[in-house]
Amino acid sequence: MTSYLRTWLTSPLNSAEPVVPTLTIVSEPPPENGDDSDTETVRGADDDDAPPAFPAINSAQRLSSASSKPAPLPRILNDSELMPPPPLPSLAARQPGVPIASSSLVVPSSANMLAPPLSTTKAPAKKSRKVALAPGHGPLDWANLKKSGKDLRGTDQLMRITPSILKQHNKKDDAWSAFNGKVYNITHYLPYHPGGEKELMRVAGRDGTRLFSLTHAWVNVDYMLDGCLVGFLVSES
Ligand code: HEM
Repeated sequence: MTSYLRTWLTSPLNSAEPVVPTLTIVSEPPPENGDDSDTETVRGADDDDAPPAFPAINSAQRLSSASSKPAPLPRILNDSELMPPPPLPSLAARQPGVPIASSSLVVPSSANMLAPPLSTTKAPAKKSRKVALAPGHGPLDWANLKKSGKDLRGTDQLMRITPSILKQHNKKDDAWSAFNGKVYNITHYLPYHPGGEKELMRVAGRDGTRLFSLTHAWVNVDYMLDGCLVGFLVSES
């Protein structure tokens, strides 16, 4: 329409003889099959605001719903067809104030109902048997002494040591002990032992493997006493 008016205004005929354009409103023909009835169309003056039919006229959805019958109502079952009720729980037979003999319901009389369940109570902490070490005898001091290069073995070479030889080294100033088949000179370690000198002296001159693992199997004796190794424990023969 705009281009038509522009052409008319600029045409040479315009100045000579005015031509009055005629505007014909052609109403749109109704849809043939109704297929596009849900699409937006420009309608004439007689158009109303009625929404398009949904489901669309002649649509498969409308046709199928028209042909199908309404769903049958559910049938009410008679007594013989019903599922039997569940058995009565034993609690239902309980009389107020009358104790039940059933063992499953017996609560131990000693149980304190306000106490936390046994599964959540902590095991009592074991009392530590560590001793107060003299100043300058902590674990770091022992590590420094090992690094210092000081002779902690007291022997020139590694030896084969029988139990009888081991037994001779049972003094505080000359203490050897065997752990896992290795014999260590524990003399210098005595004042550094967190469990105390007295405890450690229990294994002086003998095999201490069992006592050691009973007390602190997690302690790495090979690392702690690596500078004190004197030999290996062998049998007497
Ligand atoms: C020469 C080998 C041994 C080494 C290197 C050694 C080392 C240690 C270490 C590092 C601890 C501290 C553990 C911790 O902080 O949890 C400790 C504690 C202790 N050790 Fe030894 N130990 C030795 C041998 C023994 C032996 C043979 C006994 C027993 C006769 C013993 C008895 C104890 C005790 C009672 C404690 C205190 C445990 C506690 O915390 O209650 N140790 N020892």
